[in-house]
Amino acid sequence: MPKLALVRHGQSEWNLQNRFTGWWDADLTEKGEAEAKKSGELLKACDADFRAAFTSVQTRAIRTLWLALTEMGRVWLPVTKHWRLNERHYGGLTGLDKAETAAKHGDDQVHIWRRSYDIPPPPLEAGSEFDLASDPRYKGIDIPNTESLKLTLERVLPYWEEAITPVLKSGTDVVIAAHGNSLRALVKHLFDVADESITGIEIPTGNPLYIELDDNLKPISVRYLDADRGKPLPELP
Ligand SMILES: O=C(O)[C@@H](CO)OP(=O)(O)O
Repeated sequence: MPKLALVRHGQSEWNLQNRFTGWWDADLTEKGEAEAKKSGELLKACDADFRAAFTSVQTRAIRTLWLALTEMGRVWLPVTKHWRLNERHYGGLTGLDKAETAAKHGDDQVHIWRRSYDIPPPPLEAGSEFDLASDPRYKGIDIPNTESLKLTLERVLPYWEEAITPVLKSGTDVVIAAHGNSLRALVKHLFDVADESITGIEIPTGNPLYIELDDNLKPISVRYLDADRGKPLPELP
C-alpha cells in the first residue's frame, strides 16, 4: 500500500514580513531552512521507502524539498516540478501587508479572502509589479490573476490525476513538497472534506502529513510525523 507525505515549505521571507505571497517567489528564511531539514529528519525516520518526489516551480518549495531530501540521504530521487502545485494566486493582495490590509478592509473581509472556499481575492492588475507574465518559468501558461481555494483545487487536480496517481498506483511511496493552500486543496480532495470544514486543515511547517493509501488511493491512515506538534487531522473518508 503506497504512502504519501505532504510537506509544507518552511517559513519564507514574506511569511516573516507578513505579506500576502501566493505565486510571488519568496525564498526561505534561515528558520524556513531549519524547518525543511526537520521535515527531512522526520521523513527519514518514518517507515516509507520514498522513490519519487514532486514539487511546485516556486523556490521555497523546491528548496524545502531539496533540504529534506538531503537530510534523508535521498537527493537521488527523481523530482518533478510543476506550476500546478504552486501556492494559490493571491491576486491583487499579492505583496500587501496582511495586518495593514485587515486594518483597511476589516478582519472579516480579509478572513473571507484568506479562508473562504470559493471567493477569490480581487484580481491582480496586468502590468503590476507582481505580474509574472514575463517570468520564463510560466511561458505558455495562462497565469491566473487571482484564485480561490476552489480554483486552486481545480488546477491541482489534473496534475494529481495525470502525474502523481499513476506513480502511487504502481506502489511507489511519494513525497510532495508544496504550499499551505495547494496542499490544503489536495487534502480536501483525498479526504473528501466539506467546503466549510477545509479551513480547519492547516499543515504545519516542519511536520509532514503522512498518509497511508489503499490500492484505490483511498486514505486508510493519517498522522503528523511529529504528533506532539500536530494540528487537527482530516477525518478518514
Ligand atoms: O501568503 C500566502 O500565500 C499564504 C501562505 O503563506 O498565506 P495564507 O495563510 O493567507 O493562505
